[in-house]
Amino acid sequence: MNIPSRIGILEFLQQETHALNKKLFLLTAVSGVANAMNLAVINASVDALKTGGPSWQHFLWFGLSIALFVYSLRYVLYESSRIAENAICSVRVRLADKIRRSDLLALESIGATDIHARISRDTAAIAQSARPLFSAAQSAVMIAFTLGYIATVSPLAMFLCIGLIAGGAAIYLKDRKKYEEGLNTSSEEEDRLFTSLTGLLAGFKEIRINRAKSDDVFGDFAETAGRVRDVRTRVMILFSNNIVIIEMFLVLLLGAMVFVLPILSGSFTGSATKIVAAILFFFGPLGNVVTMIPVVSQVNVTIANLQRLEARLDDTLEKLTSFENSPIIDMRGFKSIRFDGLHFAYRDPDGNAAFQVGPIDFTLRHGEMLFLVGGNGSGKTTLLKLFTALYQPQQGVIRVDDEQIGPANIQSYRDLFSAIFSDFHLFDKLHGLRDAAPERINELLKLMEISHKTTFVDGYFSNTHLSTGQRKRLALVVSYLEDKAVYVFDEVAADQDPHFRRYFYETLLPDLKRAGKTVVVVTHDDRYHHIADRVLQMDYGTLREVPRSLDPDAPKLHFSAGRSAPPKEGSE
Ligand SMILES: Nc1ncnc2c1ncn2[C@@H]1O[C@H](COP(=O)(O)OP(=O)(O)OP(=O)(O)O)[C@@H](O)[C@H]1O
Repeated sequence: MNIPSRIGILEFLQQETHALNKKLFLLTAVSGVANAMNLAVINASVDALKTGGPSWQHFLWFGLSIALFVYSLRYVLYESSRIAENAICSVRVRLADKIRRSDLLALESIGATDIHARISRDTAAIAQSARPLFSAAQSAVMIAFTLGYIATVSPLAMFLCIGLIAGGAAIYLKDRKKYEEGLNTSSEEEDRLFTSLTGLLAGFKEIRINRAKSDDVFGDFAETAGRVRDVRTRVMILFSNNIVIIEMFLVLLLGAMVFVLPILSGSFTGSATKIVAAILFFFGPLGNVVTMIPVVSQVNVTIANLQRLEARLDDTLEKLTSFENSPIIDMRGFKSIRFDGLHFAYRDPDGNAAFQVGPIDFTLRHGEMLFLVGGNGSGKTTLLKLFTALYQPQQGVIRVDDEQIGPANIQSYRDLFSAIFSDFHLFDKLHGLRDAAPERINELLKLMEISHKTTFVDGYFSNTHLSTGQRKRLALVVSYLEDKAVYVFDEVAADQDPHFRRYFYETLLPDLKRAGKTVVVVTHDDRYHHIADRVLQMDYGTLREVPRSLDPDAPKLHFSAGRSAPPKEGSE
């Protein structure tokens, strides 16, 4: 995997938006200078009090520096917020685009929690830090110019100030590696906390009815939250120590001006008030800079996390992108889909093959109705993912008629399918079906016997609080609307009542076949095998054709966990 070199927030913002321009940096500097000017004018006006009071020029300069300060600071803060939001929007949209074009297996291995954490939490943290960062930059310029002003009053005082500020900076830089290591660990622990919270919410029903489970899950969450607290507290203590030291340096600075400089320079006494005022003036801005230090370190870690996620996605996309814009070829008129020596293995984290499917040699003919049976974990869903090209085989090829499926035509191939997997997702809108007529949708809702529960109004279904079986029927409505050449149903009938189950097998599936569709159904309902043209059985990742049971009331096939039952005696 190509891990890009680490970048800071400014490089990140520039990479994402190309909007960091000279005007922004110039006005950041101008606002710092204008703020320093405010001090110089006020000090000069205080001086003038001794000789009859400030003149109209003092007043003019005061007005000018305030106007300049307000204009430039407003521009910098507005613009930095706008740039940060644009950067975040751009990175979110790009990552979402890479995710949708990515490979299912790669996404499964990255995990939804990691993706959620990066795209929501981490990007928000970056956006929140951009404006304070520019504010701190403005403060830094202001401090620099205030030091320049101090130099005009007493060069020795300026050197003393620089020495003490450099001391503070050295203390921070000395511990920088420690901060970043601490923040890295804290980010990893926060990801675990995120996973734990997801479990708490997703498993709410299970933990609500089981006290021991609830206590255990909560205990895990509390333990992880405690670890996050400990790591973050350690890092924040480091920061806090340094902030205290830096603040102490500032007070020391004031002390040095009052107690040390008059000893070193006899002519200094008269200027002491001006210099003390200047130092007090940059107390606040220096605070801005100091508090920004941990934020910058945190954001660097966050940006590195985002880069790592993007590098993983890029890794998978590398092989596919050159074909990204290949035109979609209409394959609906295919005669057969052939698997030649297809082989696929899940890998464990060390790269060793875990569960394997194949070699699979098999031909599906156009318009055929195929049932896929097999015990739990025998590989049926994995085969469907290979069949629909969601997984890439490690060996072997898929051919549509004589055309081999590869990167250039894989999307055209996938476009043949409408699939309902057992972990299907129902979108709240009919995406990709903008032209679907509401009358047709309501007709399908009737066909699936859920029109009494939900109707289609203004682009949405009126009710989505449906039972599991009803949700599957709604998924069937969407699938029908997609009107694809090949239908793949992974245990769609599993949660249906006997009446609808019968209707599904004896009416809906034969209707699809009559309409010229090719249908592949994963089923444990062996009493309906007679509906299929062929029955195929998965057994520990291997596929074989088995005789159909033509008598719906014949004794059932029995599957034990991980094994498929032998073909039933007397079956065809
Ligand atoms: N993403 C994954 N990573 C690693 N192993 C996986 C993954 N998905 C499934 N497996 C493993 O592959 C094997 C086959 O799983 P699959 O879901 O294909 O079985 P199945 O026949 O559809 O089972 P069921 O009837 O229970 O739905 C199982 O042992 C499972 O643990």
